[in-house]
Amino acid sequence: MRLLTVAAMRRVDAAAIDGGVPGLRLMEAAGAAVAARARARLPAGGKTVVLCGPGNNGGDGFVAARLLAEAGYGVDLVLLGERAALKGDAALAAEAWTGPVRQVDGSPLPSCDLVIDALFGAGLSRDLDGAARALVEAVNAAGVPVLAVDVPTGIDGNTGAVRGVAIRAVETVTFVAFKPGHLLQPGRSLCGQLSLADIGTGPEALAVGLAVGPPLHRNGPDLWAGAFPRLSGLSHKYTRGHALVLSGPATKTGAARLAARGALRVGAGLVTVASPPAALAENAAHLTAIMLRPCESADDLDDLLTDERLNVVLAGPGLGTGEPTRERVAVAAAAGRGLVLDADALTSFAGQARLLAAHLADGDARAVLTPHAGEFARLFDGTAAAGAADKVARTRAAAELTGAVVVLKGADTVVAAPDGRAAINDHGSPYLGTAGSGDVLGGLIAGLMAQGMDPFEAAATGVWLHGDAGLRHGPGLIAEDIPELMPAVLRDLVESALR
Ligand SMILES: NC(=O)C1=CN([C@@H]2O[C@H](COP(=O)(O)OP(=O)(O)OC[C@H]3O[C@@H](n4cnc5c(N)ncnc54)[C@H](O)[C@@H]3O)[C@@H](O)[C@H]2O)[C@@H](O)CC1
Ligand SMILES: Nc1ncnc2c1ncn2[C@@H]1O[C@H](COP(=O)(O)OP(=O)(O)O)[C@@H](O)[C@H]1O
Ligand SMILES: [K+]
Repeated sequence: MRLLTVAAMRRVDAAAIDGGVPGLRLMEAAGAAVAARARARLPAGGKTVVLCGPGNNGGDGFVAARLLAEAGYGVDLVLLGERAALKGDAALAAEAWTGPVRQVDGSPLPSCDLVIDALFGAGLSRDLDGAARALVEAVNAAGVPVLAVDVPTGIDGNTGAVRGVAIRAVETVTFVAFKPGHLLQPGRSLCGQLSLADIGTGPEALAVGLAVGPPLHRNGPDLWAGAFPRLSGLSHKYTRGHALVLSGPATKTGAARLAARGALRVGAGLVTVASPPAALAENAAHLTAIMLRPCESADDLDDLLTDERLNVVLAGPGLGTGEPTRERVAVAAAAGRGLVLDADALTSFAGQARLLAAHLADGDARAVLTPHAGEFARLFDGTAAAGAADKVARTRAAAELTGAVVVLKGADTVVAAPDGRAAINDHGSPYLGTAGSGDVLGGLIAGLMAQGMDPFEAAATGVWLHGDAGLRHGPGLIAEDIPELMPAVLRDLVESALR
């Protein structure tokens, strides 16, 4: 699903209005969508307090208030700012509201079953202070469920950042498309359930918005189902790819095995662990379907990679940091295979992102980097990627700098390609925050690349499958569970989105 930035959304609204749809009709549709979601949450004859701000977000609130009152609900309307100062469509929407308008005066919020937050939406331009801040704090303290209009007041629609203070909503109704701030943290957590409403802007106006900037998606099967590997009667293990996973030294081998298991379970035809000789016995004690080859040095890796069937290399988990790891990364990159770099392979290039980029360019490697926030900060220290304003911009800058697909992990994992394509993932669970979970993710991505997916699609798919496993298992999840959940995750995917 495509996302729209706040600026792109303004272009959609403007294009719809230019195309002959009156702005007030858009506002009426927005207010009606809010009223419909409010009715789904209110008890019969229940009471709502509608908080209206000084702009068009407030206008949506006036429309919703009128429709709910007409439908027999109790409605208290509280306005932040002067009624006489309302302009344009918001002033027209306020005229159509015939009930009383309370001013914000510091008195307690009237008691109610639901608060509708129509204070600020896309027009939020600075941190909340003064009366607005106090009102938001009072709403959060009241403990009444909040339905937010467009975006919870105080959340930046582009970045998901809290501007001073923000409403905590149980549901957020937005219009036409989700914005990045609905999916990026902490915005995602403060939005509650996300609802999307069509307000009649039409396909031509939407196309105007979608043409603004490089594509940004909500990660999901619609983004990559077309590229997902499919088997035919003629498939065999060598058509399903062969992933090579580099193991760390003795006592540090578990991470590579987790990754290897992820690659095999997601469908790679063969997976081999390349192990230092001193760790072969340890690896062999735990591996069955996964093969094992000795590999002590970068030269050994070079020799292994003379086998052209090894089409993807995964390096980093448990590998150790320093020159030996940098050398192996250089060899793997020069071999021009698919490459997934995680953990120690990234930390070994701390502050040397340009050196890593040069290695990747050397072999024209189809590479994916999978840093968590700490690894990202170390690797991109001193570059524009470290200083960029939000997580999408940071990930895009890192991808552009390295020429690799970058997966910046976390509760709101962002995947970006060097050409600017990006996806935000909100399909996951905090139970994924467990030791070794990221190693499995690297393996899933490597296994998908082994089967022929391009790095961006493989990365987005791997992140989604990993998230799906987290959602399915919930409490008690450990990293070993994630590969074992793949059969159920993949079966449901094949039977639904891939049908
Ligand atoms: N035609 C359109 O553009 C449509 C807009 N819609 C609604 O309009 C909203 C955007 O409306 P606006 O652009 O008027 O913006 P908002 O209503 O979000 O807020 C703008 C007003 O708030 C003030 N403001 C911004 N940050 C502030 C702060 N921190 N403290 C105090 N005041 C602050 C601004 O100076 C301005 O007066 C959307 O979120 C959506 O709810 C919908 O009605 C659909 C159609
Ligand atoms: N709150 C969360 N919601 C969703 N996913 C999460 C959350 N916390 C962590 N994760 C995911 O768990 C994985 C942890 O990876 P990582 O930090 O590399 O751990 P490790 O190095 O132990 O494998 C990442 O894919 C990350 O996106
Ligand atoms: K709002």
